[in-house]
Amino acid sequence: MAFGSRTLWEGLDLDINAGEFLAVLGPNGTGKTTLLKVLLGLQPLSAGTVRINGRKVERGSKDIGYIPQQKSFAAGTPLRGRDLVGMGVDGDKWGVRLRRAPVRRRVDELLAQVGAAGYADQPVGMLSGGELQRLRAAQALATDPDLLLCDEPLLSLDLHHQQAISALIDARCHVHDSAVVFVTHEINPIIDYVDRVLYLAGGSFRTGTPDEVLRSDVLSDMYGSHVEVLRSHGRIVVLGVPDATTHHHGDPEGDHGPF
Ligand SMILES: Nc1ncnc2c1ncn2[C@@H]1O[C@H](COP(=O)(O)OP(=O)(O)OP(=O)(O)O)[C@@H](O)[C@H]1O
Repeated sequence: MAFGSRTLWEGLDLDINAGEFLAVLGPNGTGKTTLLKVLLGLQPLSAGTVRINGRKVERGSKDIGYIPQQKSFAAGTPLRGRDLVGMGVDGDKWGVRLRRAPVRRRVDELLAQVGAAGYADQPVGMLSGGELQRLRAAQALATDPDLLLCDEPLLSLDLHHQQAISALIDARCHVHDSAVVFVTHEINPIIDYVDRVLYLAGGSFRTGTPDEVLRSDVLSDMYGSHVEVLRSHGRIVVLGVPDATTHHHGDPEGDHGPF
């Protein structure tokens, strides 16, 4: 994948299986969101092919659920929280069919799962970033997708809701057999769920289990300078990532690792 003379990645040959949870890590600007856009059919590859369920990717596929990077709605948007989730259950026919009992039940179930029942009737333009994010997760899960794409879905969620949404995504993957591609700067909240990591940095990439990729020698090799990966109480902290001015600097006691 390249934009002009800038190559984001090259020679990436990746099969993602049903029931597999892939975390995509790497510093800003390395192509994580671009990879999701490729899978969504929004960004053509500069070379190579991508297939989902053996078919060419197409925009708006019902096979794919998508939790986008956080976006807000204008204050006057005439949409309630439950309408947003209803769109996931019933596509774009929400205005008419949300009145049907089975759809309403499914929407209520999803709203309860993400802890959004209490604000589901408020206009979306009035909700906080975290409240909206939980509705977006419910909307994406509503479609029972074969492939669930998540672009930093835990951003601006408090710890309790991070755990709740991560567990729902894990269940979608490991109970309902969806493939999950989860872009994040923070692997710790999902470390127990991740089967494989794709780490993009410095124009190259590595794939493997978290233990295979998140190692001092592997990351030092990718960044071309010494990087230290520490494990503390089941958490992973990466220290010494170069040019990490836009990332959290590692603190073994803290919540963040500069991925
Ligand atoms: N349509 C485009 N045309 C040209 N350059 C683009 C285009 N889309 C993305 N880029 C560039 O490609 C690079 C990768 O962008 P992308 O959004 O995929 O990064 P990312 O890894 O998701 O970063 P972040 O962690 O900051 O979200 C960036 O430098 C971006 O400016």
